[in-house]
Order: sequence, then structure tokens, then C-alpha cells
Amino acid sequence: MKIAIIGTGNLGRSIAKGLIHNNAITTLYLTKRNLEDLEFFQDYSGVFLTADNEEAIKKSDIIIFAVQPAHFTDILETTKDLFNENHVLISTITGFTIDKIEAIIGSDQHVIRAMPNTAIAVGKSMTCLCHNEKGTRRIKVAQAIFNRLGTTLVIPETQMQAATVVCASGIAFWMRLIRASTQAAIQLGFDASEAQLLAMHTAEGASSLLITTGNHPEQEIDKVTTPKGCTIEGLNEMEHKGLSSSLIQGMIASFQKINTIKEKQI
Ligand SMILES: NC(=O)C1=CN([C@@H]2O[C@H](COP(=O)(O)OP(=O)(O)OC[C@H]3O[C@@H](n4cnc5c(N)ncnc54)[C@H](OP(=O)(O)O)[C@@H]3O)[C@@H](O)[C@H]2O)C=CC1
Ligand SMILES: O=C(O)[C@@H]1CCC=N1
Repeated sequence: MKIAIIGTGNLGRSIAKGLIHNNAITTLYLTKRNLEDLEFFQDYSGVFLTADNEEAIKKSDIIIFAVQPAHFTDILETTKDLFNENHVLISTITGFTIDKIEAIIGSDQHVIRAMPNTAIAVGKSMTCLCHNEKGTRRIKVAQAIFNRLGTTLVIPETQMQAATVVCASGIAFWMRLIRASTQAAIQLGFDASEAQLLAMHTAEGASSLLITTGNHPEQEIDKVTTPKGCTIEGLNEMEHKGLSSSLIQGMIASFQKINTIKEKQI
């Protein structure tokens, strides 16, 4: 696949690493204005670095846009005449609706919005996708790409903001939970690196149990909670202190914020 990433910052770099490590490219054009921090990618065959978005678009079929929302309008305005029938345009840009994209480039392009997360760098992104009417014909192509880099779910566009909070911001939320678990393990006597190892792999194990069995979390919790034991003691104390409520309220606050950003910045 001939892929271009327009705006190779934090997310774009993660996508590039995932594509390279999963052999998902024939050529990969990476663009940004200042190319210095992309030099790491120069050693990979088939990967080209350029500050010229037009060159990258002309030489690619799948165009992944990963710039900040404030830059997207200008980039679309300056490149829209280059898009042709072969192009699949994938936008990862938070809050930038299909309507707004079509208002600039028209409705005759395959447009897909993707909301991946930075775990795409290690092939473990939960990526939500939606598409315009024409994009219906290419959604399978986008799914094929992102399925090589994790798991995908096609959703209505109206759920994209919520998906951003749950999946993209979600990486940060889960990191904090793992860090807190690490801090507790240190207090319980493990050194820092051991503590992080225990926290990371326990989190991975919990997640893998649900993915593999399809069970509800409470079914797995029931298997761990010995009556009068230490697990239920710890769980109940966490809930008295508001663990679930705090996580839910944080995600609702994040969702409220994303809707404000959408109104003010785009
Ligand atoms: N970070 C995340 O986890 C996620 C981010 N997103 C969305 O992805 C988008 C990118 O986020 P993120 O990677 O964090 O942002 P970054 O700011 O890290 O990356 C954006 C990159 O775009 C480059 N850029 C700016 N203008 C241009 C231009 N005219 N042509 C080419 N490149 C340009 C910038 O580099 P330079 O200044 O050198 O040009 C910069 O490195 C955002 O819209 C965000 O909402 C979505 C899901 C997850
Ligand atoms: O924090 C943000 O606003 C963006 C959207 C998802 C990840 N980063």
C-alpha cells in the first residue's frame, strides 16, 4: 500500500511505527514542516520524509491526515485539487466533521474519519472509524489497514467524540491507573522497575482475560474475591473512596471538554 501521513507528530509517528513494523506499506511518505525529529525513520526502506504535502499526496493512494485541527483547513484548501478517484482520505483529526471536510473538498472523495490511539505504535490500537457516503466503498480498505495495527469498530459519526474520550484519551487514563498501581506496589516493598512490571502485566492479563473469554469484568472479579479475603477488602475500600465514580466523572468531563473545543477551535 502506498500511504502518506500528513503531519507526522505524536500520533503520526505512532501510526508510522505500526505500519513499518507490521510490513503494511510499499511506500510511506511522512510529512511535517520541520523534519529533524523524523530522522529515525530514514533508515527504513520505502519510507520518505518530506515537507512537501503535495509530493506525498501525488505519490500515495491512502492519505492519513494527523495534523492539529487548526492546521487542517489550510492543508485541505491547498491540496484539494490533487485528490483523485484512487485516493482514500483518512482523517484522524479530533472534532473535524465529515460535513466540514466536504465543505472544503466536495462530496466526491472517499472520506474516512479514524480515531486510533497511540498504542498503534505497537499494533494494539482500538480504532473507531466512520465514513462519508462515498467512503462506504473504501471502509474495508481502512479497516484492513487499522486491523493490522489493532482492532477496529465502525461507528456512526455522532459517536466519534465519545470514541475519542474512551479510546484516544483512554490511553492516558489507563496509564494513570497503571502508575497508581505501580506506586502502591513500591509502597508494598517492590523496587520501582519490579513494581511497574507487576502493574503492567497484571493490567495486560486482566484485559486479555476479558478479550479471550468474552466475560463481564464482574464474572472475573467473582473468581478472585475470597469471602472475607483481601481482594474484596481492597475493592470495597477503593469504591468507598470513589474509584469507579472518579473514572466515570473524569471521562464525562473529558467529553464535555471535547465538545467545547469543537465549538471554539474548528
Ligand atoms: N495524540 C493522540 O493520542 C491522538 C491525536 N489525535 C488527533 O491527531 C491529530 C494530531 O495529534 P498529535 O499527533 O498529538 O499532534 P502533534 O502536534 O504532535 O502533530 C501534528 C504535526 O503536524 C505537523 N504539521 C503542522 N502543520 C503542518 C503542515 N502544514 N504540513 C505538514 N505537517 C504539519 C507538525 O509538525 P511541524 O510543526 O514540524 O510541521 C506536528 O508534528 C490531532 O488533530 C489530534 O486531535 C487523534 C487521536 C489520538
Ligand atoms: O487530548 C486531546 O485533546 C487529543 C484528542 C485525543 C488525544 N489527544
